[in-house]
Amino acid sequence: MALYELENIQHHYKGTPVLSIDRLRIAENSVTGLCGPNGSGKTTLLSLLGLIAPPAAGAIYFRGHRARPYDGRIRDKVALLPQQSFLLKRSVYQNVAYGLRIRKNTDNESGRVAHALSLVGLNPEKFTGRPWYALSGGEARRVAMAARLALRPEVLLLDEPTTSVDAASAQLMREAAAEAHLQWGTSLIIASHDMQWLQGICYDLVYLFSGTILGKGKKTIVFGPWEHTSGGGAMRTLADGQVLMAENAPRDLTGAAAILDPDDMSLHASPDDAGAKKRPLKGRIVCLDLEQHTDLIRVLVFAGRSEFCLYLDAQTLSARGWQPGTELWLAYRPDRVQWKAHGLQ
Ligand SMILES: Nc1ncnc2c1ncn2[C@@H]1O[C@H](COP(=O)(O)OP(=O)(O)OP(=O)(O)O)[C@@H](O)[C@H]1O
Repeated sequence: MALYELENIQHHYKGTPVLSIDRLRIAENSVTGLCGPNGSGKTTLLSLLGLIAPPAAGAIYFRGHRARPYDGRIRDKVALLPQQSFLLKRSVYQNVAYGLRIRKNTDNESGRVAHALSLVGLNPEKFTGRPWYALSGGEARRVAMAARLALRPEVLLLDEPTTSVDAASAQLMREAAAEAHLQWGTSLIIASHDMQWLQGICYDLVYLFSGTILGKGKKTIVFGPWEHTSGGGAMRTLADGQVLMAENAPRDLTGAAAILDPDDMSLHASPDDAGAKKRPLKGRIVCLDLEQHTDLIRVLVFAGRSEFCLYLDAQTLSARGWQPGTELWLAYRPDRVQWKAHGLQ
């Protein structure tokens, strides 16, 4: 059974449409990333999933049951870390324990507060008595995270948890989220611009663009400007002058994006190895990451100063001797490119 199912969701602010989702399924015990540019609807979607706001239209199902806004039974299982860390004007201890008390979940309160603080790298002895005003921005963000972790929620919704904190705090936030998933099986839904993190930790990615879902899964999305070619295709001149070709282009290319599936791309030492159906782009490996839940290596390739993402197994990678910095050819299938027309606005 799905954790969440959304059907025909529409949402607007003061009459302006900001979200339109026909269907979205989020699996149980999974880690889902929400990505997309500023204003694409990530925070709005998280607030609907957290049952903090009702959608203007459509239905949200939580584990098969229609979820009503503010439903206490579901909200006890779900915790949302908003973009701003709103702390109570009290001590760190009071802040972290607050949610436990509201939920009348006070067994071993001090132990749970201390454990949650240590998960985000804050020494409980040093921090529990600190007042809210004696915290740096990064510490305040980690206290807000600890307050959610103390609840051991079944679902943790994180809105840009690593922005406006330094690199060390961001790493602690990432580790704490991973710990919650591994220790308690907490399902994570994370809105973030940190694509490297999302690509590494997420089982699934949802790409939002102007209020609509542009694609799902581990896709490479190429925004325009696209130009029509003869024969119904389109081309995109990349920053270094190389050209990306795509077939079956929509008639209106304004705001359109092309979506490339990792299965339709491959890497080669020579352009001649690409095969008849594929076109090659010259590129360079910029990053290799282990994808934790599949044991595959995510290969990030820069071609034409655009990012393309593929997956290889470790054996193939080491047999070819490819590593960050290796120059190679990325081959893609113009006939398999999917298109997404422009979003709501
Ligand atoms: N309270 C509000 N009143 C009016 N418009 C809003 C409100 N909150 C958000 N919006 C608008 O809704 C759209 C979606 O905003 P949202 O915050 O969900 O996007 P986002 O993808 O989370 O953006 P960011 O990456 O900048 O956090 C934007 O156009 C935004 O201006």
